[in-house]
This record gives sequence, structure tokens and C-alpha cells, in this order.
Amino acid sequence: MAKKKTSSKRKTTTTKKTKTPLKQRFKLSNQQRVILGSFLFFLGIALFFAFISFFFNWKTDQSELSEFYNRDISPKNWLSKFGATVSHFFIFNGFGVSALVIPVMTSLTGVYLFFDLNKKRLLGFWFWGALVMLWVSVVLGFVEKGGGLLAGVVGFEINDFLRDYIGFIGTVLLLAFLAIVYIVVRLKYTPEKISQSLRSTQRDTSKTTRTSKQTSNQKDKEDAEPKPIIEDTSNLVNNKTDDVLQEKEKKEETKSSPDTKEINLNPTVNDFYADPKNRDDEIPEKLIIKSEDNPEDIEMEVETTVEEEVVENISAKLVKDFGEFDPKLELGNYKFPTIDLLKDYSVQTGGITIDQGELEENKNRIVETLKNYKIEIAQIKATVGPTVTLYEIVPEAGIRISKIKNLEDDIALSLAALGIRIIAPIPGKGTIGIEVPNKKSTIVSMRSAIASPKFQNAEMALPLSLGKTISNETFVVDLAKMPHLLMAGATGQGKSVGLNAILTSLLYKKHPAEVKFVLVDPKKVELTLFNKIERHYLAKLPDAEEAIITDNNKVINTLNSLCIEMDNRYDLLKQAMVRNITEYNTKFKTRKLNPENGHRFLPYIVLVVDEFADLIMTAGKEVETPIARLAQLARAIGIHLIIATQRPSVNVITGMIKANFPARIAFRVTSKIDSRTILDTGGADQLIGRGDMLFTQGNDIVRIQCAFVDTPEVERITEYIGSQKAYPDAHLLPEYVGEESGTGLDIDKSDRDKLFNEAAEVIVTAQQGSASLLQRKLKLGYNRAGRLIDQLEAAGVVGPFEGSKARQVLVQDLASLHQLLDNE
Ligand SMILES: Nc1ncnc2c1ncn2[C@@H]1O[C@H](COP(=O)(O)OP(=O)(O)OP(=O)(O)O)[C@@H](O)[C@H]1O
Repeated sequence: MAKKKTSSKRKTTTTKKTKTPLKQRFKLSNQQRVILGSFLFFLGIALFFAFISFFFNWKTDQSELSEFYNRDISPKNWLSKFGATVSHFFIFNGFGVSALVIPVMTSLTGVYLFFDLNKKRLLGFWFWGALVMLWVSVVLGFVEKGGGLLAGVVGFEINDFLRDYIGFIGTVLLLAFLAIVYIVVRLKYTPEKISQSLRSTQRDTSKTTRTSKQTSNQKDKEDAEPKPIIEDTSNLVNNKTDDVLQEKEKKEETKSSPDTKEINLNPTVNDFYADPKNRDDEIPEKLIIKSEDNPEDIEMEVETTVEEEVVENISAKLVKDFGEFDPKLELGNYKFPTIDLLKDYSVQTGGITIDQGELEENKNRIVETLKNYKIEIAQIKATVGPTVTLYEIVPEAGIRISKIKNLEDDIALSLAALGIRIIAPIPGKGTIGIEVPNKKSTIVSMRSAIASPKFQNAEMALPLSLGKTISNETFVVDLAKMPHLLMAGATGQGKSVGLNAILTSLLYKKHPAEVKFVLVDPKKVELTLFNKIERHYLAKLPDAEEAIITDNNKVINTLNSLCIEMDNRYDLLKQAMVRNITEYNTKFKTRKLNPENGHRFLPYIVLVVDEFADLIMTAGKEVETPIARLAQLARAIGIHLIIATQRPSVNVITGMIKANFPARIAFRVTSKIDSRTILDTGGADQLIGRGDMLFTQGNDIVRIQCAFVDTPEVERITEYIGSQKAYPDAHLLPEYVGEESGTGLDIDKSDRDKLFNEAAEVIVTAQQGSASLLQRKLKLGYNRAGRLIDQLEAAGVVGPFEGSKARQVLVQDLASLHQLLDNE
């Protein structure tokens, strides 16, 4: 038993193993194909001549067949002994006259192999050819007496056999039946088609007599339909009708094979136009439409155009083979932080409680205060938020809103409460809003902000869950749309918590492959917790030890490096012919961009600067320029800036910065002026602090209670992420060689880099003096490219360093460059 089992097992494995190699073994190389093809073609011709001459010489040659090895005897067959023997075998002993099919098929096989045409079609030819040959020889068996030239032995014997068993009539009927089967299956002729074709032939003949124009004999054959007729001048003329039908039948198969051209014998005009559309991989064909109904018989020549082969085909194939590129694959097992890492503060504070007494009291005070100013109220409505309650007032008819607006400060004073803000009117509504702080404020936990469906279902590039609005709705915005955010607020009002809330939002929603943070923390303590996720989420300069930047000098390098990254990304976008990072990444994911050409998946980069004022004070323009440049240009390529400052004074938030940061968050500030600097309007000075903030994205101002995330929570999250498998290093930004690291202009000619001349040519040709260009073109590291640029400067090819801008190229063209270098 056991033995049997093993043997059967072995059997199955061997068959499995041999299946593919066998197929491969029969796969001919191009050379072999051409050789075998031409051999078969000529063999077919030889056989044809041998067969033909056999009909004349068979009697004399037959007696000499037994003397095959005797060289003195030479048969009369045109192909001598070979011809006589083979013909005798196929014609006399085989199929008689119909054996002529064999040389035809042999030559045809040669042609198919030579041109590497559709093999399935060829097999069809062989199959039907063999059947026709057999059928004809059996039919000829009726007239053959005792085997011979007409039916051959095979035909005669089969005929004889059939007659013995089913008689003469039976044999005739059987053969007739087989003929019908052939016509229907192979030629696809039905009685209607035949009669139609007959009718059209009649009409055609009468027309031919009427007009002497139509003389082509071929037309009769082809005009199978009274509908518009398509004549494929390149193909059809020489095709037999059955070839054509065969092709139609195999339409599906031939579509994929560029060597066959299909034609519909029974086409409608739609078919005609649809066909070329579907076949973008074919050679152009000239088609002529002749309209039967048109008495003048106008010929229209239609040239089908060939669509260029598009790159998409390759990418589609790549996507089919490997699937879409998944940037997350490297950290495929990465787990997003869980919601339970965040604290639920509602347990502590008990959520928002509506104190009816407080509401009533406030209402009365508002009504009374307004009465003092002779403002009658028609209606009042309260919305209780986490920190403030909004009283919406509809004044009596005839009271001008501007009057209330002017009395804003007096009303606030009369209500005698800190944090009162009057919105007159509430945008989009005809009402006036008075925000009064709640006696007992509620903490909006980051947990609730993250868990809210609004955030969870947000389909945004960089969703931020900032907190809750006055009507208790979670406020979610897309940083990518802002596209940069300016944050200001006096010390202790919730800025750092706000930054943490922003970073936490992104950590909960974005995979490490999708977003990278560049963190600048001059205070050195606020963002240190994020060090733990350096190899997951942070980006840094190649030579930086710590990813979080605390040193102001390094900030300048990082900002300039980001500018280089921005330029590089723009170059990539340009090459990919897309307008923004989303389109670029989509194209990259669908494998339409080749990584070998420098293309890569681009993660979003979020630059967070805590304490911008400090930076501006110490570095001034050096910081302002790259920041402004990034703010102006970086939106399309996925670099977004979040800048926080304690001092929203005009020398910190300059006009240039302000103009490029339409989205702003204001925590409580100490003066109306500060509020104006940050928001362009008052209001931030009337906030109550502790995360109470105003957010604007250019138009409306929304009051939000910022989500609260405490240090231990951030620590838990960063630990959770940090303990998982990470990338080998933080995301590396392009190297930036600052001014101070330049080697000066006294570079010795003999110290020049080997690639100096090549680099000079690249720079002069592109008329762009940038190290990153050299990096890309000559595939260099940034340091070497930087050195080359310095040497080029020393040689007078490029101008001096101009901050983040590319250096000026001082040589106009290659001829001047060569002249310059030769004269050195
Ligand atoms: N959203 C909030 N909800 C509740 N309390 C908050 C919120 N934000 C801040 N606070 C409270 O205010 C305190 C100070 O906040 P935070 O450290 O963010 O201020 P800051 O503006 O960054 O101050 P500094 O500029 O001095 O660093 C926190 O410790 C916290 O108690």
C-alpha cells in the first residue's frame, strides 16, 4: 500500500514539474523560427512540385520505388526519388488528389512561423484542412476503382468501409451532412446568408451591366451584404472568404495579437468605427467604404489612425503585476496609537453642564444692559459651549446693528465679565452674538476630539482636530488647505497644548510614510517628547544628531534645506507633468513614474516652529527669507508651516509672513493691538485663556475651545509609536552647506574635483547655478556638489552665494566656458 502511494505521488509531482519546461522547450528563438519557417515554406513548394509531377509519372516511377537505394535508377518525378516516394505515400497510399492540401498547409505553416503569426489560427487551418482532405478523398472513393490517384488508398478504403456498413445512399447522405456541418461551422453560412448573398450577386451583375465602371471580379465575391461594405485593401484582396470568417470568429484572440488584422464581413457602420477605436496597437490600415445605396457610388477613403503607445500601458502592466505602489509597505505592521492612550477628562469635569440659574442671570443682565442703551430685544437664544455660552439676540425692528457694534465695549463693561466678545452681526445670520464665559468651564479632551466621527471620517490630506466650537461641534480642518498656520498667544494661554493637539491629530490619522515633521523648539523643552518618534515621523538634516532642532543656527540650515527640498520637489512635479503633490503621489502609486529617474513617494512635511519670535530676534532676515519663500511656494509640494509665537508684534509677524499665512490661531493676547496683529481684528484680547482661541482661515472667525492634551498623554502616544519597528533613520532632508562652510575663493586649480569640467558644462548649459542640479545630473552627494559649486565660483563660472536662490551663472554658453577654462 505504502509503495503504491509513493509511486502515485511521484507521478503527480513529475507531471507538474515537466509542464512548464516543456512549453518553454518548444518556444523557438527568433532565429530558429525564421529558419524553420523558411524550411517548411520551401518544403511545401517542393512537395507541391513532387505531387504535381507524380500525377504524370506515377506509373513509371511506381515500379522503381523498391529500388530506392539503387543510384543508377532515376525516377521521372521532378523531385526524383524523394518526390516519387513521398508522393506515392501521400497520394497513392494516402488521400489521392486531395493530398495537395499537404504541401499548401506545409508552406502556410512556414509563412506563419516566419512571420510569427497567430498559431491558434494555423492550428485551425490544419484541422479543417485535414478534414477537407479526408472528405474529398472519401467522396472520390466513389469513382475510384480499387485505390489509386483520385481517392488514394485511405479515401477508397474508408468509402468502401462505409458502403459495406451503411450502403451507397447512407455514405452519400453522411458525406453531404458533413459538408453542411463544414459550411455552417467553418464558413458560418446560413440559408439566409446564402440567399442574401445570391440576391446581392444578381443585383451586382445587373449593375455591372448598367455601369461600365465596376469591373472588378473580386467585388462579386466580397459583396456579401447590401449594407456598406468594407474593403481592406491591405488584407482582404488576397484572403479567401473562409480566412476572413475565421478571423472574425477569432476576434477575441486576434485582438491581442498584432500580426492579424480583423475584418467584419457583415459590418454596420458602427462596427466599422468601433473597430479601429478598439485596436490602438495596430498598423494603420486604409479602408474604403463603398455605399451601395448611393447611385453615384462615391468611394470614401477612411484612414484609421494609430494611437501612440502610451506610458500608461507599461504602468498598467506594472500595477497589474505588482499592484499599486504602497508607501506604507515598509512599515506594513505599523499600528496607529489607540484612543485609550488619551485621557477622558469628562469623567473629571462631568462634561458640559447647563446651569439654568446662570443662564437666566446672564440673560437678564444682557437684556437690562441693552435696555440702558435703548436697545430692545425681540428674541434671545442661548447656546452653551464648553467654555462660553453664546447668547444670540434678535433686536427689535428698526434697531441698527451698527449701533450695537459701536456700543460693544460699553456693553462688555456693563456685563462686567472677563472674556465677553460681541459679534455684531453673526456672519450669515441677522443676529447679534454675545459670548459670555461659563462659570464652570469644561475641558475638551483630545480623546473626544480624536474619537469624533467628524475627525475619524475626515478625508483630508492633513486633518487637524482642533477642539470644539461654541455649539459643541468638533472642529476639524485640513492643514494642507490652509496651507500654513500662524499661532499666537500670550504665555500660558495654551499655545504649546495647541501645538501638541495638532501633532497628535496627525499622529492619529497619518502613517509614518505619509507625513514627516521638522520640529524647531528653541525653548528646548516643549517638543522633546517627540524625540521618541524620530525614526518614524521626524525629518532632519543628514549630519544632525538630534532631529528636534533647538539651535538657531541649525534652524537656518534646516530652513534652507527645506527650500532645496522644495525646489527638488518642484523639479519632480515638473518632470511628472503634474501640478501638486496629490497628483504626483497618485501617479507614483500607479507606477507611472520611474524611481530610476529620481521619482519617489513624497511624504507631506510639516514644519513646526515653536517660539518664532525668539528665532526672528536672533537670526532676522536669514530666517525670514526662507520662511517667506517656503510659505509662498511650498503649498503645492506638500510642505506646510506651523509657526507659533508668544509675541505677535509687527517686527515678528512681518507683513511678508502675514501675507503668506492666511490661517491663524489666536489664543489670548494681552492687548487689542496684538489681537489686530494676529487676526487683523480685536477679540483675542477678550478670550479667557486656557485653550480658548479664535481661528480664522481668511474670512470668518470661529471661537474654539482647544482640545487639551497633557504631557503624559503625548508621552504615552510617542512611546507607543516609538516602541514599534521604525525606519533605519529619520527622514533625511537634502544637505545644505551654509555660507560659513564654504572654502573661500582661493581654491587651487590642482585641487579641483575630477568632475569640475563636467559640472561647469552642466551649470552653463542649464544656466542655473545650483548644487542640487549638479547632484541630480552628476549623481553626487550634496557635499561634493557644494564643493564643486565653490570651485566654480572660484573659477568665475558662477556668482556668489545668494541665500536659498540659485547662484547666478556668469558664463553665457559652452564656447565661452571653454575659452575661459583654456585661458586659465
Ligand atoms: N485646551 C486647554 N484646555 C484646558 N486647559 C488648557 C488648555 N490649554 C492650556 N491649558 C492650560 O494652560 C496651561 C498653559 O498652557 P501652555 O503650556 O500650552 O501655554 P503656552 O501658551 O504654551 O505657554 P508658554 O508660551 O509659556 O509655553 C496648561 O498647563 C493647562 O493647564
